[in-house]
Amino acid sequence: MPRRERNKFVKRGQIIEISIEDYAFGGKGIGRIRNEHGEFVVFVPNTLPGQLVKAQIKKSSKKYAEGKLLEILKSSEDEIEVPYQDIPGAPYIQLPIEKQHQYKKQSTLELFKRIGKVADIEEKLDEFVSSPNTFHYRNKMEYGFSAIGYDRELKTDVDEFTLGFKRRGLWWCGENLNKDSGLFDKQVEDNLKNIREYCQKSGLPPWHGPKKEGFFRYFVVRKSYKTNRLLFNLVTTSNGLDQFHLDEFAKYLVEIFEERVAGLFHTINDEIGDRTIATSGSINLVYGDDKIVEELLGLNFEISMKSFFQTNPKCAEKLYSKVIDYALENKASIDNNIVLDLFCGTGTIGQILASKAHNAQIVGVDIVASAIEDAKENAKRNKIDDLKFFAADVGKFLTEHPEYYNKIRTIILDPARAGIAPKTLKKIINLNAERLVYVSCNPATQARDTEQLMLAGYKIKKLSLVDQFPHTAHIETVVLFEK
Ligand SMILES: C[S@@+](CC[C@H](N)C(=O)[O-])C[C@H]1O[C@@H](n2cnc3c(N)ncnc32)[C@H](O)[C@@H]1O
Repeated sequence: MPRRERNKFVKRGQIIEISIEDYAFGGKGIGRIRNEHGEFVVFVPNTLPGQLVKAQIKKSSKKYAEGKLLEILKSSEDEIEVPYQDIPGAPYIQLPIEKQHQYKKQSTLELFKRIGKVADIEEKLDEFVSSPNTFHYRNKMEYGFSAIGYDRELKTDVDEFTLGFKRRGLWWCGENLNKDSGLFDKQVEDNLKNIREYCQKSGLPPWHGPKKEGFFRYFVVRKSYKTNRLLFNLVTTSNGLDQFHLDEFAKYLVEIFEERVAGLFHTINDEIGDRTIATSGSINLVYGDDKIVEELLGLNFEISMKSFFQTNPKCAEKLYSKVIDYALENKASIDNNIVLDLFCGTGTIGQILASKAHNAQIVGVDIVASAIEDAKENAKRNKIDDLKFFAADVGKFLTEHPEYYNKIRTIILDPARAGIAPKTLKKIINLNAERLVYVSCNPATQARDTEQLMLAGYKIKKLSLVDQFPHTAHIETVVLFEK
């Protein structure tokens, strides 16, 4: 066997200090090691150009290495102070939003050039859409309880009752959220420490990650921007439940949030996996209503604790408007035609499109049966007919419905982060539609699918980037492909 050449720059496990010089797609900072052997690239996720960081090498190849961020030793000159508690979910909150946009735009277009092989992608850019709310834009948060905390000064884990988020890179450590993180609801987050103290006083233990035992596990909150109401879910194990008074806890929430409390659920999760929902557990309504209502572009959507809904609803309106604009740009291909809404989730896009194009017939397909149930209910409530929904895998659905081949002019695609499976993409290509409106929450997989679509004769007519998640590395894209 040939011996692997020794890396002349870094070793796996090595801790290095490195200056970040550039920004790559997905929030990876690029640092460079220069020595007598030449220059070597190290990617460090969640870092920024201008920072000096301490990182531990996790992977290394001949061409580059990837390190895990351990500590920011020096901030970038671009960073500013913000009045929020820093959390792992908002690594770029100290970077002015315009600068965040610049990095996201450059790195996403670069991806289409490199992976999608679209050399003239800059010329296709229609719009970079900003989020209407830069701060406090999320409608859902999941806070975790932990029996192990982290002391930032001593830089070590400590026994502590915590409620907040995991310490970055330390799965067994929680960190208290003591005030507003700037992402979700200020009143909820400013009161999280009171909720933690209430739970701690019960004497019941929080979840201990390594031992996989404890009582309190998660506290989940959903918010409606239309009504400003809150839906809560307390997730615990059953071990000690007879000593905790859920009704009293509901009263305590009403004391704090008054009429904003829509309802409280209680979930029992005795499974050891790190999830809020248990496959074999139960979820019961303890107080109030089991749903909140959200409005998007004039339509109402009921949101239950389990259903998927866009996390930044105000920006989702902008995203969906873009999708509808692209779909309606050639109205002749919609009118009196069937439009496929593939990976439709709760059918939001299809319903909005149907409300604007009355003589189109929309067919939505999603693999999650409960999302399809919600889609049907929402369509009924919004009095939108001419919609059909199927709970199925898109690939299987297309095999079982040959009647759609050569009959569809417009397809809307909004797959999950993994993109479209190659076999399913082939079936979609075989439908022979004139136009595809492809929405993606992961442009890396969309750029990969772009190459296949271009080989099949599609061209990018235009694309927009939508900043659905300020202060993170995420970006959504809407691409209009035409044959
Ligand atoms: C980004 S979400 C779509 C959201 C939807 N357009 C909306 O706005 O509500 C992606 C969806 O793809 C669905 N999905 C993932 N794999 C699938 C498959 N193989 N077949 C059908 N649907 C799938 C997921 O259940 C999820 O609802």
